[in-house]
Amino acid sequence: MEKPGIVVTGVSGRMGQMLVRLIGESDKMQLVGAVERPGSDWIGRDLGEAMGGQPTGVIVTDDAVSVIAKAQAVIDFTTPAATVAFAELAAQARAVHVIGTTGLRPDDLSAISRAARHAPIIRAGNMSLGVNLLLGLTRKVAAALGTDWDIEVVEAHHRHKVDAPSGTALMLGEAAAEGRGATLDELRVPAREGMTGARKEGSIGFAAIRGGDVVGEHDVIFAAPGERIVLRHLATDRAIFARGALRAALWGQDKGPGEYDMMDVLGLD
Ligand SMILES: NC(=O)C1=CN([C@@H]2O[C@H](COP(=O)(O)OP(=O)(O)OC[C@H]3O[C@@H](n4cnc5c(N)ncnc54)[C@H](O)[C@@H]3O)[C@@H](O)[C@H]2O)C=CC1
Ligand SMILES: O=C(O)C1=N[C@H](C(=O)O)C[C@H](O)C1
Repeated sequence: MEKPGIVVTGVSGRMGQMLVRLIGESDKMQLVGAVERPGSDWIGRDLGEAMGGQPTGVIVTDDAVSVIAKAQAVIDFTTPAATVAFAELAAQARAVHVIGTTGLRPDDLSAISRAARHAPIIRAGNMSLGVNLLLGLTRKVAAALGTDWDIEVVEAHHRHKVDAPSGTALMLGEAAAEGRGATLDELRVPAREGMTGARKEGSIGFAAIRGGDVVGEHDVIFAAPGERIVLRHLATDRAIFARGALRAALWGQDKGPGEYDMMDVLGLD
């Protein structure tokens, strides 16, 4: 069987370049397209050369329609608006769409759900094995503890990150809320500043730190009078996210239309 052809969107980005490197090292898939935003100075250049290496024969394009039409999977770590557009194109091509983009709003998620009626979409705010294991642990610990244990999610990322709280922090918050038999919308408190008043029992709070080149750090803190439990994940290499995304692209090849996440891909619950 021919190796699935992969299109990477946002190829000049931090995740895009990491994905291209790992696809180049894989014997299970081939890169068939490299997409960047209109106006990027990578457009029209050989991808390998743009990345500072040898030519690959793949030319970076902003014509997503033509390259996605020939692909078996699209791996997409870009922006919410771009991801919504790529979801439609991947659905038209019946290609697997792996979405790592975070900061998606409810309207974006509805558009993605519509696209998933036609092809498989695998979306996760964090594609690493470690964080997806941590989701299960968070749900279990939250279920075991009463509401006298306060739950706070603290995350740290590099100075370029544009959304907060991170997609991972929101997933961890959702897992904690689920453990408490509620939704995050029901328990989440807005970012704190000024005279916030005392903490509301059972609520889930978030705090975000931005600086330097931090790849991604997440703590779920369970705090009670006299003791604290901290569940922590530290990412030190973006390859963990890229490896998860490539695994998802292969996993999705024999799946029907629908929405999936990394727990499905990894067989976790
Ligand atoms: N789910 C996960 O495991 C992870 C998710 N992310 C998320 O992935 C996204 C990207 O992260 P980074 O790579 O760090 O950002 P980045 O800013 O380095 O890369 C994004 C790339 O997308 C490109 N882009 C924007 N609009 C486009 C369009 N219309 N067509 C084609 N390309 C377009 C940009 O030019 C840029 O090169 C963020 O939302 C981030 O939170 C990042 C790491 C892991
Ligand atoms: O923007 C990033 O870099 C990351 N984004 C994801 C998130 O929002 O959680 C995943 C990871 O933490 C890196």
